[in-house]
Amino acid sequence: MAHLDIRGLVARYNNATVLDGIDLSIERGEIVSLIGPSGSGKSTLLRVISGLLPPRAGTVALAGETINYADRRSLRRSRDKLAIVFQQYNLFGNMNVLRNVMVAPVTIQKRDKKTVEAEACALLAKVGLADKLNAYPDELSGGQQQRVAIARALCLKPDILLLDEVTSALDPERVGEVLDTVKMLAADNMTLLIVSHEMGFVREVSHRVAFMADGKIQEMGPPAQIFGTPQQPRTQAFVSRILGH
Ligand SMILES: Nc1ncnc2c1ncn2[C@@H]1O[C@H](COP(=O)(O)OP(=O)(O)OP(=O)(O)O)[C@@H](O)[C@H]1O
Repeated sequence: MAHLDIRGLVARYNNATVLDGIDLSIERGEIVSLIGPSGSGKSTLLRVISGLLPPRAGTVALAGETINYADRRSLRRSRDKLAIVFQQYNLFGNMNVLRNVMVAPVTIQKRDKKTVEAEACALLAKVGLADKLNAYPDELSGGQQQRVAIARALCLKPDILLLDEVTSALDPERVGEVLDTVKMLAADNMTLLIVSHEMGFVREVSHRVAFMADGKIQEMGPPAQIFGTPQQPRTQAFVSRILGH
């Protein structure tokens, strides 16, 4: 059974169709990246999966269970299993790093505070921030803030992590440290759905890459296919433009 199974997903903003029938199946522990031109619907797909934008048609099933986007209660249960990290880290400026990571598991998931604290400390150590537990977001670099955001998402114990251009707001010299963190998650067998403009990273970390254009997956395959021997003319044009050949 696929870990995440998307069938015929349609989404609209106002009257514009932004996702036009997406079919995508992701296995447990698989890493799938979405690439494609600006406006092709990549971020929207992550937003719909995570329940931030209701689908107009189609289904998303998580471990065989169809997510009911119309029912807030059941959506919240599903959302606990699907954490999303955005380009903008959205940390709480009035809380230190440790509190930022702990707040949702304690207040929303109602988990035991001491247990969550131990997990939060372990996660922050894992992303290289053991010495920043008491720092406030504005005392951290962009890369450090993004790593806090990733630790915060992981502390929710998601089954699947959705990463939406997590390096786009970072200075070039900070990109590597966040990508290293993501590679660590990959090594831990986390199921990941990634939107990224870092093609070197996508190529290195992904099991499969989906090329999106006009709200559709135009081509999907292993990185060697998408970047090396793309089958569709549109994929070819996109890849040769971004790789500069
Ligand atoms: N909140 C919104 N309201 C209306 N239209 C939106 C909204 N967000 C996105 N769109 C439109 O939906 C389309 C898809 O946007 P989306 O952000 O999913 O693209 P993307 O592939 O992630 O692009 P990029 O690579 O530039 O981030 C675009 O045409 C965009 O203008």
